[in-house]
Amino acid sequence: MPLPLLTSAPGKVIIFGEHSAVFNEPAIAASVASLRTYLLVTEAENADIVELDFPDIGLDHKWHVSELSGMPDLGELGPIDHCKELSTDLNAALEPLLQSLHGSLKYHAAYCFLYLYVSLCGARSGVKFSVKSSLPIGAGLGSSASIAVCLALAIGKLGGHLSSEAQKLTKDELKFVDRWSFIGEKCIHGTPSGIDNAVATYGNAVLFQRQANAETRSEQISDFPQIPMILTNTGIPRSTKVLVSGVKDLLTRQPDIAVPIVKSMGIIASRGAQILADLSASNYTELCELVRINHGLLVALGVSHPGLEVIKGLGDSMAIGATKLTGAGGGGCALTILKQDAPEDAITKFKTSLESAHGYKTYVTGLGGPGCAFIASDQILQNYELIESLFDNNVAVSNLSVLLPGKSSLQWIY
Ligand SMILES: Nc1ncnc2c1ncn2[C@@H]1O[C@H](COP(=O)(O)OP(=O)(O)O)[C@@H](O)[C@H]1O
Ligand SMILES: C[C@@](O)(CCOP(=O)(O)O)CC(=O)O
Ligand SMILES: [Mg+2]
Repeated sequence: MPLPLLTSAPGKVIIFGEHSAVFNEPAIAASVASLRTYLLVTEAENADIVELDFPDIGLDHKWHVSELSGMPDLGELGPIDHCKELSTDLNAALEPLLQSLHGSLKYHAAYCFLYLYVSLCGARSGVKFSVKSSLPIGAGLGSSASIAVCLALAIGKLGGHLSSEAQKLTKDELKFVDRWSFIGEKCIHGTPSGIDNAVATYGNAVLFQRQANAETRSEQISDFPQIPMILTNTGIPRSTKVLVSGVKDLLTRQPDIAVPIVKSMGIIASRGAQILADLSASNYTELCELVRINHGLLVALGVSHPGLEVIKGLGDSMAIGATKLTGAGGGGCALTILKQDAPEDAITKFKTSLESAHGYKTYVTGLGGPGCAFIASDQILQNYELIESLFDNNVAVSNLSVLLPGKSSLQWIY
């Protein structure tokens, strides 16, 4: 695959079923139209190194080709094997390369990268990977999955596993990206359900269910309605890995109580999917009710946070709509589905009071839109100055809107 190469993948909003999705219950998520991660792959200055430039998390690291050689032979292992369980041999071989990367954000991003790179590209060197994202990190909007998808698509192409000339990503290629990004998510947070990387790969909206055999089933929800909603980011940091393992521990300690909660969340997602397929004024109230119940169950699982309850409390007291946390919780984001008759001035008051009194950030964003996408080298070279300038650390992420697949004049392939 000739360089440079640019890949991109969206973030997501889970409407129903976070956490329960990990335990094979159905869940619904949609891609976030305007919040995406972009990965630019270029020739490195030195042919003997592989370089990561991930400024959002302060990671700028180079490995020498000699460090990447001598990796275990993964011979017979296919993606499904890695999906079931990460290779202990590969993990052990990567550990010394990760040793100097302290802090979980850097460590997990680099681990995800190295696992995919060694598995799919061998000891190739002389490549630099630069990331720029408009997604908040660790906020429940799937930044981990979007970076894993960008990496799986780029590394799959560099390793010759995906066609370099295609004018469209085929079904099999999307499946490849879905599987390998799931493996990347596993490096970042242990036991992902796969819903985030499925949405970041396929885009639009999906009804997702993980199967007992580590396979996943995701059904595209066509004509996903544009539900009027406000996303609020508390900015309270948290880690999906820690929250997911906390829920697992609760299920072990209190199975008789927690298993029915998780099952109820699955029922909510199934009912939610029926409503969303045929949303009307008459079932909109039920949709809001499902949002309210889903949040209550997430509280019972211990994954809310006082900072998220502020959003819920304000939304409820203003009777503006129904609020639930979205993503892993513990901080991060909440979504508020607005009542159909919510007055414009009340919506403005809701947003400004969350922003000014609590320092939260609110987003009004469309849902749906393209999943993973790439731009081939000839197109990039024709627009190189523009693209390279956007990856400059001093350039605000708002400028990334000129790159948006589907909106940009650049020829994204997806
Ligand atoms: N722009 C980025 N640059 C580098 N790493 C990123 C980026 N976005 C996400 N990550 C990786 O994803 C992790 C955050 O994932 P997670 O805790 O699942 O939160 P979320 O997916 O809700 O944003 C970070 O620790 C980091 O390793
Ligand atoms: C909690 C969970 O359901 C969603 C996590 O999403 P996020 O990483 O917080 O964006 C975990 C998963 O499904 O993999
Ligand atoms: Mg995540």
